[in-house]
Amino acid sequence: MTPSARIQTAIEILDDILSGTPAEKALTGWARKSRFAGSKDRAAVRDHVFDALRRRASAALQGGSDDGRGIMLGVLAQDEADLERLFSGDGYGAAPMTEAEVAAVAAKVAEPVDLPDWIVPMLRTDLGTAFPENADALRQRAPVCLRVNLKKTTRDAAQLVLQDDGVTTAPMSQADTALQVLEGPRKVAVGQAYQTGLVELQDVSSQAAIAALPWSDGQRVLDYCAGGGGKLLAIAGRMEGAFFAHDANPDRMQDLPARAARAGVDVEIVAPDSISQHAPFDVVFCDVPCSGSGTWRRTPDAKWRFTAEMLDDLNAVQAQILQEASGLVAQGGMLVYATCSLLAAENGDQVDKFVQENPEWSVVHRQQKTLADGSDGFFFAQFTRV
Ligand SMILES: C[S@@+](CC[C@H](N)C(=O)[O-])C[C@H]1O[C@@H](n2cnc3c(N)ncnc32)[C@H](O)[C@@H]1O
Repeated sequence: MTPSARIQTAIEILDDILSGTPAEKALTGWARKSRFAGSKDRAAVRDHVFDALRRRASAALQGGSDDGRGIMLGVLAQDEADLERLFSGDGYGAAPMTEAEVAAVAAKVAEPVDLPDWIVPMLRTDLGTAFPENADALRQRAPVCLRVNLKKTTRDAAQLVLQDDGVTTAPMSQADTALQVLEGPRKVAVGQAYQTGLVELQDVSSQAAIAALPWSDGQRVLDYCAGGGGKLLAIAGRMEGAFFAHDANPDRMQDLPARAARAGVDVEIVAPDSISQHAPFDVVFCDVPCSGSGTWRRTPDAKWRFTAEMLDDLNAVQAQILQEASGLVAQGGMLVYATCSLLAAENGDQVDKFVQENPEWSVVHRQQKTLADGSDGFFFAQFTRV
């Protein structure tokens, strides 16, 4: 595909997303029916679409319209790309710019914050002076981070295997398990290091949270909102114990057995209706459903879909999970509440409400990481029963 044809394809996919199709589905749908597109084409189109979604509002202003073409034009103008070459009209390429479009991209627009309007005041209050840096970071691409599985290898040894796989990495200071991929991100999933469970994809903020908690061999650990099991496997990399996975939607755990096998970890999957028979647990970890606002640079379409009503609904579920999960913790055990959110409503406010309503529990430690820390946003609170 020519660079211009990739742009035209990204425009059409953006229009599909703007009409309500989730981004991943729109991209997969296009890739399926476009066998002529090679892996480099697919990667380039994906990058164009995600860059445009991250900066959707400001790009629409710069491009002079809020459809796929306007947004794509705007984001390329922001990046000072060669617009005449990319909008050449050759073959399957994007049509040449109209006079109105030329005028729009030439106009100076104030760079707005690329966040839904309703959430800006809330985030400004919650993040304080860190707001501008976070808002800006959410407009940028995210680094690819790996977690080294300490059960199987060391960080140095994993780096060598990754190098043989064609993946260059650098250690990250925030967690002793973390590597940032510098070159070859698309080779990770097919490489030896990943396939043999030496590394997993995981942001450094989750790794740092798990590293900051006190783990002891022999504990029975329940991941109450296990999903794909990312947190549980990170915990298992740090201790020997018995590991249990639970999720209200068991389908969300379908990748977990294969991931656990790769990592060399035994995980017992517990059906929602039999969880109390397995209690009590020494640790109950609740990686609750949340806005995902700390990870919006990775899932930028979620940012634009998120509403105040969704936040209210999530807050109710989060409080309910914390309440239910606390009843599964053994006397003297540890309860952990975690989100990948930047919003106090999902983080500190939930924690404060829980200890107010349950005075037998107290907070041992809480930590909020934001994108200003060089990671995704992540919050956790560790509770103990007094
Ligand atoms: C943030 S995701 C978990 C991600 C996972 N821990 C990981 O690291 O890969 C939240 C999970 O909570 C689950 N969930 C939603 N409501 C729940 C509830 N009431 N009880 C337990 N799990 C719930 C969702 O199905 C989803 O898989």
